[in-house]
Amino acid sequence: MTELTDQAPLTLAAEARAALGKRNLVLIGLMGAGKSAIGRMTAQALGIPFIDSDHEIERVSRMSITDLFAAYGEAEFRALETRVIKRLLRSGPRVVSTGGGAYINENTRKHIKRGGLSVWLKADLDVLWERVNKRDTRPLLKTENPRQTLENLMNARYPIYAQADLTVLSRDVKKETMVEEVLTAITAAAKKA
Ligand SMILES: Nc1ncnc2c1ncn2[C@@H]1O[C@H](COP(=O)(O)OP(=O)(O)OP(=O)(O)O)[C@@H](O)[C@H]1O
Ligand SMILES: O=C(O)C1=C[C@@H](O)[C@@H](O)[C@H](O)C1
Ligand SMILES: [Mg+2]
Repeated sequence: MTELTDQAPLTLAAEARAALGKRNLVLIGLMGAGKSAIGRMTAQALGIPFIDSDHEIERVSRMSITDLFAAYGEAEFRALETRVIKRLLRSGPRVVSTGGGAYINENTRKHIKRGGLSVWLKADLDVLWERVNKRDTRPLLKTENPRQTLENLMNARYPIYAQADLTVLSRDVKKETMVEEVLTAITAAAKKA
């Protein structure tokens, strides 16, 4: 059991689980925001399955995201991503962490709006850059100036991510703190509704 479920947040997790009902919790945001890491831990706290759309795409295609982009291009990748996410959202509850561009695609966004409660993990450029510059697995950042590319993506995408049902600030705090904030956002939204 994780520290999270051993201690006080148990009540919080139970409350968030009740508020979620059969809906899927869909994490959106830029590369490095923590969708996969925080998504997995949130699912564990809620006691529901976790799935990461990037991993699911790699599983069904038997290719890495990098190879998919190289072989078929971004448009084909997005079409596959839409199909995979639509299927993942057909039943719930689950925590679904999406790829950074998923919510930007109009079709995928429609499925997410219909099939889930979306949470935008919003981070600033320094936090994202610190996390993504350590790995070379993001095809969109294979540019001359990847930090600038990341900033351009932020500028283009943040107004769209802002359509999410909930927003949680992703920053350099313990991952457990991030999970608690996601759970709190879910329960707070349920109280407001
Ligand atoms: N709150 C946090 N504190 C420290 N490190 C974190 C935190 N959240 C995530 N990380 C780390 O940052 C890195 C990027 O996180 P993660 O892979 O979850 O991002 P992502 O949003 O899924 O990105 P992508 O869209 O590229 O899949 C990972 O190494 C993860 O462990
Ligand atoms: O931000 C994006 O557009 C992407 C993010 C990753 O999660 C992958 O889905 C892929 O590298 C594209
Ligand atoms: Mg991820």
